[in-house]
Amino acid sequence: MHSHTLKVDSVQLEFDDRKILQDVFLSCSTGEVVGLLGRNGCGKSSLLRIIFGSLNCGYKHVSVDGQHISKGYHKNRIAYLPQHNYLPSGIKICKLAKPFVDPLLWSNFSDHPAYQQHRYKTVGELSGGELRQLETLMIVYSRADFILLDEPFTHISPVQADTLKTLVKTCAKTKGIIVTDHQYYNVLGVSDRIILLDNGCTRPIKDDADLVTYNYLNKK
Ligand SMILES: Nc1ncnc2c1ncn2[C@@H]1O[C@H](COP(=O)(O)OP(=O)(O)OP(=O)(O)O)[C@@H](O)[C@H]1O
Repeated sequence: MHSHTLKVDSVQLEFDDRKILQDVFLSCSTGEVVGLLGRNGCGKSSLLRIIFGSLNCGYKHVSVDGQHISKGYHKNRIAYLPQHNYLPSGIKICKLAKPFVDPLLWSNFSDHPAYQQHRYKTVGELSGGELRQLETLMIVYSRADFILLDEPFTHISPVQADTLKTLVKTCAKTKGIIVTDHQYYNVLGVSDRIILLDNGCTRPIKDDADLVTYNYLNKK
């Protein structure tokens, strides 16, 4: 197995002269799950989209193994689960899954109960949680070396969230994963390291007390 390191720094993002991201340093290596937390509107989705390459910004430096990359999605280096549903309606799940899933991981993916149960349905025939679960599975089992997950736990029940955490941990043996979600306990439960996005800056977090200091959690 090859080990890789993704590094992101010097990100400058403004919307309408409002600075959103300005002092970002984020890294993720194969074998690691990095949790990204932050209050509503702090720029988490924007940062993931910048890393993936689907959002342009004033400046960014994104590299894999020291080599600058401008579009993370090129050559399947990075896969991204967007915050909102991305699969087109009207096409059966079994048809949609093929181009996403790494052929080497197909048997793991296709054995998953969610795929077994829903493969002959279209997006419109699935509940919000069933769709979210399948969308997440397709990204996690993709060819990419790095996986960015934007709110994978939203809409899914606690038991299925636990199953997803186990899957993410297993997948992180061969990939690097960055995950963000407002279900912060699930992010804490699956991550090896936590980074908080606060006022456009990334801050490494050691424990819950840090999350209180930066006003992400209320003091108990
Ligand atoms: N296209 C846009 N034009 C103007 N402002 C935008 C645009 N996209 C995002 N923003 C603003 O940028 C900020 C960061 O948005 P982003 O979606 O990255 O936040 P977030 O941390 O993911 O939020 P949430 O946790 O609520 O999903 C927000 O204040 C948002 O209003």
